[in-house]
Amino acid sequence: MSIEVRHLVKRFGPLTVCDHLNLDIPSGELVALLGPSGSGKTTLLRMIAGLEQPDEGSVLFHGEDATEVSVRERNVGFVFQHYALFGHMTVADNIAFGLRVRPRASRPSEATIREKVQELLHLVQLDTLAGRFPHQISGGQRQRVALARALAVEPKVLLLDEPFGALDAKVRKELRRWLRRLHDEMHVTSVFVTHDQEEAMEVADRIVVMNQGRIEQEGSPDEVYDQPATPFVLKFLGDVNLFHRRTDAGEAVSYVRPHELDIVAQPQADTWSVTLSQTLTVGPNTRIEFLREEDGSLVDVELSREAWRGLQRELGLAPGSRVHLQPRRVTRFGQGSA
Ligand SMILES: Nc1ncnc2c1ncn2[C@@H]1O[C@H](COP(=O)(O)OP(=O)(O)OP(=O)(O)O)[C@@H](O)[C@H]1O
Repeated sequence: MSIEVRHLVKRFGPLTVCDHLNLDIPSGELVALLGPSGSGKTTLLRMIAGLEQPDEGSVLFHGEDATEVSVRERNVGFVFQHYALFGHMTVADNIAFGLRVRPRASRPSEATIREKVQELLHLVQLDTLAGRFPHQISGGQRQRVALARALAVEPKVLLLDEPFGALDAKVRKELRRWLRRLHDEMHVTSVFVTHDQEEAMEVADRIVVMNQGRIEQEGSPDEVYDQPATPFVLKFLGDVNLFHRRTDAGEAVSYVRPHELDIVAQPQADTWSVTLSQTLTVGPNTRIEFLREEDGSLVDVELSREAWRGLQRELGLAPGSRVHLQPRRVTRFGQGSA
């Protein structure tokens, strides 16, 4: 089921939360809405779901206007960050819920429901926990149950709002890989909201970067990372150093990511002279902070821990050492954009 968003506007009082949004989501894709808090991601998701009415514009499902169609009839599945399971029901009963509450005419037989629940339990790898109650399983397992419950009614569209937001980093990582695999098996058109760029890059086929109610850019993870359309996208998708330069036309800004700078001993035409200030090693990477001689600004360089140790020995580097930085890639935008 493809989704099209056309000129969608939503205002809350004086605040325009979604500002003429246009978006095409092809059938079977997994799309991430990525942006900072308050950028309008959840509101857009809720309008796709039918939980919120737009002030202007429309949402089309498979080419048909669904703007006036009720939530129930849109046939969407939801998983939210704190989408509480029914505490008094077992895992299996939670998953079966959506099927059991169907009107008699469209309700499958109890045997079919049980079979379907078994299949879903298997799919989310919780076969052995069918009889447990929500308080007897972990947070990550609960989110998998929530997903199985959403999938039970065979939704045409799956909407996920920060589904792993409340979980710790390790479980989050496991679950996002698992969601990607699940999507590859099911191919349900899915839209998920996240403010975590790593999560979006790892899971999604396509990323929609939102800022202040507008879409800044959409594209594959590689496209938005390698060819950011705006300074906002560049900055939101990872750390970046800014270099300000005065030109005849005003101020020009260049952007270089910390891992795209080489530390060299000899100055060259395109290098900057710097003084080593301090280093910080976290896990496999070392972040080295330099002061630029030209204007005293800070420049971060990131290397693997091994590469840094090697270089440190080779060049005899310590705080106060003078070296030169050579960018492998510099990004510039039009005048005045920062
Ligand atoms: N029902 C509402 N009434 C008034 N303002 C609202 C309502 N819902 C959302 N907003 C405002 O709209 C803006 C966008 O909110 P939204 O939840 O869509 O952003 P978001 O990008 O999903 O952010 P977060 O990641 O923090 O959830 C925020 O400024 C929020 O305060």
